[in-house]
Parts: sequence; structure tokens; C-alpha cells
Amino acid sequence: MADKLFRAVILGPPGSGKGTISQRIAQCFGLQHLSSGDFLRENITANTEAGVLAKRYIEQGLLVPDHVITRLMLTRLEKITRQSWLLDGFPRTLVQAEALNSTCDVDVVISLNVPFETLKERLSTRWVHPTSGRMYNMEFNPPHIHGIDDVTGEPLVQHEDDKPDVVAARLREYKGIAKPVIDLYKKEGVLHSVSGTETNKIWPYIYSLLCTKITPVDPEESQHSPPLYSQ
Ligand SMILES: Nc1nc2c(ncn2[C@@H]2O[C@H](COP(=O)(O)OP(=O)(O)O)[C@@H](O)[C@H]2O)c(=O)[nH]1
Ligand SMILES: Nc1ncnc2c1ncn2[C@@H]1O[C@H](COP(=O)(O)OP(=O)(O)O)[C@@H](O)[C@H]1O
Repeated sequence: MADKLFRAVILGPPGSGKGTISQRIAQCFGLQHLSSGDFLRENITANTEAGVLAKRYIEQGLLVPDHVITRLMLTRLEKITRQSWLLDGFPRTLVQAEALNSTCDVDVVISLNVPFETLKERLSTRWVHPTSGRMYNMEFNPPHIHGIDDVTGEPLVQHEDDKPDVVAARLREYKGIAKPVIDLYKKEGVLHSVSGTETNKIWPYIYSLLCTKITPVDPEESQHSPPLYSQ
């Protein structure tokens, strides 16, 4: 079980906790965490051709065109031949899921269901440290010093697409687009749906599920590590 490369995908609307849960999975199970959103933001910062194009869509709360994100992600995945991975934010559309399927088999898909009101609240109070991807929630897991990353002391930023006007557009768009992706993975028998309003309550289920498929890097530590949130 430990030797086979393991490929996982986490699905869920913006704000459902994909990034937060992916960081825990990566830490506990040693998977490489690949976030399409982080990857796009890196491209925007580096001013690549794909980044310049993506920026126009992201600022309006729209999805980046399938061919742009698919090329970026699949090129990245081709280079990862020896490490198990977890995709966060990709695939988001049926076209993307089919493109991924044509290159590899996915072992597990985790789909997060979180109520709409909870999502809106979380996104409008989300701030990040751009270099590391560390996420904060101004009400729930705030930084020690307002607006400053706990580890580096650098300023936190709010993603353009987490600003209130854009959030509503993103959530509306997600609903219709995600269903065919979820249906595809259900049909393939790899889908595991988890519902809840709190990451800490969802996490034990995900941890147990993954333990049936892959060996934790450090089982002792992962079972006893303190929760990120106190809710
Ligand atoms: N209130 C609350 N906030 C959470 C919880 N889990 C994650 N968050 C915060 O909600 C925001 C969205 O989470 P994130 O992991 O970025 O979601 P993603 O958009 O699906 O990747 C971030 O600010 C997180 O710190 C939770 O259980 N409760
Ligand atoms: N797979 C994708 N397909 C199209 N656009 C994407 C994809 N992944 C990310 N994006 C774009 O980047 C933005 C930020 O993505 P991400 O950080 O994953 O958002 P969140 O974590 O809030 O769900 C999205 O709103 C979208 O415009």
C-alpha cells in the first residue's frame, strides 16, 4: 500500500476548507499539495502569459478558461512522477476532469459540502500570507498581530476574488459547474462526500478514510496534533 503512488482530489465550493484540509492531509500523509489557485497566483505574480490572461478572469470572480488551467496543471503533474499528490481546486469543470482522467486514474475524491451562508462569511474574512499560502480567518483563527503573518512578520493580503462583490459571483458559478464533476467521480466509485460547517468536525472522518488507503507519515503525531481552530 505504501509503495503505490496515491492520487487524490479535493472538491468543494470556494471557502469550503479545501486549502485548510489539504494542508493537514499533506502534513499527515506526505502528499504533495497542488493548489490551482496558488499556482495561478504564482503565474500572475511572475507575469507569465497564462498569469496575465488568468488575472482578467479571477478579478471578476470568473473561472479561468479550461484550456489555460488544464495545460498549466497537467504540465505540472507530468513532472511529479515519484510522489503521491493531492489536487485542490482542479479539476473544477467536467472538461477539466475528463482531461485529468485521460492522463491518470484518481484513487480518491473528497467532496466538501458546506452551507452557502457559512461560505460567504468565511471568504469575506479570509486573509492570506501570499508567499506561504498560510490562511487566516479574521474572526476564527486570526493572526497574533492584526494584518501580519505569525511566522514571517510579513503583511497579509486579501485575495481580489474574496472581496464581497466577487464572492457572490463565484459561489453562484460553482453550483452548476461542479455537479457534472461530482457525478463523474460518483460513477467511477471514488467519490466520498463530507458535510459540515466546521473543519475540525469534518477532519476526523477524512483522516480515517485516508488511513484505509494510505499510510500516515507519522500516525502518532497526526492523531494528537492540536486542532487549528477552537470552534
Ligand atoms: N469559521 C471557520 N473558518 C474556517 C474553518 N475552516 C477553514 N476556515 C477558514 O475559512 C476560509 C476558507 O478556507 P479555505 O481552506 O481557504 O477554503 P477553500 O477556498 O475551499 O480552499 C479561511 O479563512 C479558513 O481559515 C472552520 O471550520 N470555521
Ligand atoms: N480549476 C480551475 N479552473 C478555472 N479557474 C480556476 C481553477 N482553479 C482556480 N481558478 C481561478 O482562480 C481563482 C482562485 O482559486 P482558488 O484559490 O482555488 O479559490 P478558492 O480557494 O477560494 O476556492 C478562482 O476563483 C478561479 O477564478
